[in-house]
Amino acid sequence: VPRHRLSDEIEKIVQEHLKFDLVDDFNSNIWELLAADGEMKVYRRELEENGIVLDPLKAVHSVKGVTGHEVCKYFWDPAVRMEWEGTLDSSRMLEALSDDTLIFNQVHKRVWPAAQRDTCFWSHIRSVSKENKNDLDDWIVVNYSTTHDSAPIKEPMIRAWANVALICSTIILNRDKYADLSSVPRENLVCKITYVAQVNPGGWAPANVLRAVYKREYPKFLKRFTQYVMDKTKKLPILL
Ligand SMILES: CCCCCc1ccc(-c2ccc(S(=O)(=O)CCO)cc2)cc1/C=C\c1ccccn1
Repeated sequence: VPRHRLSDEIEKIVQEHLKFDLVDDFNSNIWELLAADGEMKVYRRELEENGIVLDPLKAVHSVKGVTGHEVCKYFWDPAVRMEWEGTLDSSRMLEALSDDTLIFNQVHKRVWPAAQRDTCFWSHIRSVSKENKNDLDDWIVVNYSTTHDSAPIKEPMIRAWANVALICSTIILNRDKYADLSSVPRENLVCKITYVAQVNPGGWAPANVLRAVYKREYPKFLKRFTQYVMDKTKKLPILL
């Protein structure tokens, strides 16, 4: 795997996500259910630092008819970002550090009365093999804020910081019916999605405004993005 200036940081952050995100800590009462819609459940923890809302967010979802590779690929692919993202004014891919690591600069739609935010983050995609060799690999995308010469912080824009992971497992129903996995019909696929996001809005924003944005936008984003992947893949051969 080609190494680059961010390889060490990426390895550290990705391993942290793989170690902590899939722990089923929902029965402890640290998570508060923010929204539920069918298989999708969105939780938050209330966390503030110097009066700034940092509420960690964790969501789980189960989507029929797609693979984890497909979900992660569409989440990572710069070419389709504006097709499913509804909260951005713009998204620019600044640099490709390798074939699995890109750097983005994104401008978020302004949320009155807060100042407009932008983000600059590396986005890394990889497969993670499972203990049971019969299982399909998991797939993960991590979006983690970084700096870049082509994304200077320019007032009045405020730089927000994000640490986000999308982790997907693929389950094949009636697995023993198929010798060749690429012939599995889509109705026998279930993708288990875990999405975690920790955002620092980067400067003061009214706590009630931020919490209202989180409550409204995260469930909408997860519903819209997963529907987008189902629509894009329904007529395509499955990507394992
Ligand atoms: C006052 C409003 C400040 C906005 C703060 C904010 C900044 C960034 C981000 C954010 C959201 C999703 C990602 S991602 O999943 O990696 C996809 C990348 O295209 C990265 C960052 C969120 C939010 C705040 C809320 C919010 C929640 C879901 C959608 C939009 N805004």
